[in-house]
Amino acid sequence: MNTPTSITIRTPDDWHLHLRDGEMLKAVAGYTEAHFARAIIMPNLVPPVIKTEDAVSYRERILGALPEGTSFNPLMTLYLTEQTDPADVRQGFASGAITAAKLYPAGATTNSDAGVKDVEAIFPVLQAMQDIGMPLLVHGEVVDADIDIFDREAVFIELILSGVRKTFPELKIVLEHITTADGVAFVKSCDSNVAATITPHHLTINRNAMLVGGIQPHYYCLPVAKRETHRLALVEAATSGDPRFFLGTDSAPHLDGAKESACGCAGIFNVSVTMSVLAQLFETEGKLENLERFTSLNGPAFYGLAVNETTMTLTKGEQAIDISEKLNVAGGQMTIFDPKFELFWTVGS
Ligand SMILES: NC(=O)N[C@@H](CC(=O)O)C(=O)O
Ligand SMILES: [Zn+2]
Ligand SMILES: [Zn+2]
Repeated sequence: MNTPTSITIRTPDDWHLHLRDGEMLKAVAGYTEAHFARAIIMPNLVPPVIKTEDAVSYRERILGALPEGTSFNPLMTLYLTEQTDPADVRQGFASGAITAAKLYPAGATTNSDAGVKDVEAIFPVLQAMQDIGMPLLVHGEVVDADIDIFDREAVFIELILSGVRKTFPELKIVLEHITTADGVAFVKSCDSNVAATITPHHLTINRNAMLVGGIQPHYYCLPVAKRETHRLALVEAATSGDPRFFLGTDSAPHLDGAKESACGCAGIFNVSVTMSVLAQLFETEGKLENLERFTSLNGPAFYGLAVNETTMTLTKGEQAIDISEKLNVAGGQMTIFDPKFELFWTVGS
């Protein structure tokens, strides 16, 4: 069977995105708006987006960074702390200002110091979220110094997430940016209310990309990429059409100077190439027919939102596209994710 040279899908959404603030926000927001109708906006600013009022003003800054009259819809999240007030969460969700709340275990990732040390401390908030049907988004890694970094996701599922799930079986949970076969298996073991986002980078690279031939800081993100068997489990989940798996780019911009450092930041900027990377991957897997489920249908279904009415056409060209160019942003340069295979698909007809 010949592969088509163009496909049209409903416009995608990004269910996990870092837009930052200030100059960086102004530099990157347009790349998301160009390809995605909506995005779940991560709250790990400095200081974090803790209250509904913080999210409301952050949303205004996001829209202010885009052309007037943009149809892009930023879906806002709250950063949970042990002091989060369940009443504010209820009110923010009821008013439509907030779509979900994010659990960062303290110290697990970029700007997570104000996160949660003891998950039981947020049980009153989780109870409120379960009552109102508000999704809990989870950075699923333990931070104990004696747990190997490659095991942090699997141990989190076993020690923390399974307990949360048992205590709050009706709570909607998204295990964000899964990186392991254990993450896939956990989601599949839950017959309702649990889903996962998967990033384009965890679908296309394994830990060798980060560590072979010299240390490669542009492939460093959290959770770190794992061995190839885990990547293959993610590819199977993402391309299968299973409604519990959908796209979250986790595009996380940092200037090259902050990544190419003795203590480099975690995070990969990928949003401008995400759709090309995914179309290429799904084609290689013989699963192009499931691309729309992963990027545009499964996410809204889980969140209980309508699918987008607009469409996106992706076209396969004869020549590989050049993605080597760096972006000049916010007083520095930024490297775009390179999946290490040629990309022939582009957005547009
Ligand atoms: N993914 C990352 O490596 N970094 C993210 C934080 C996160 O999503 O954990 C960031 O904000 O830079
Ligand atoms: Zn995270
Ligand atoms: Zn993230």
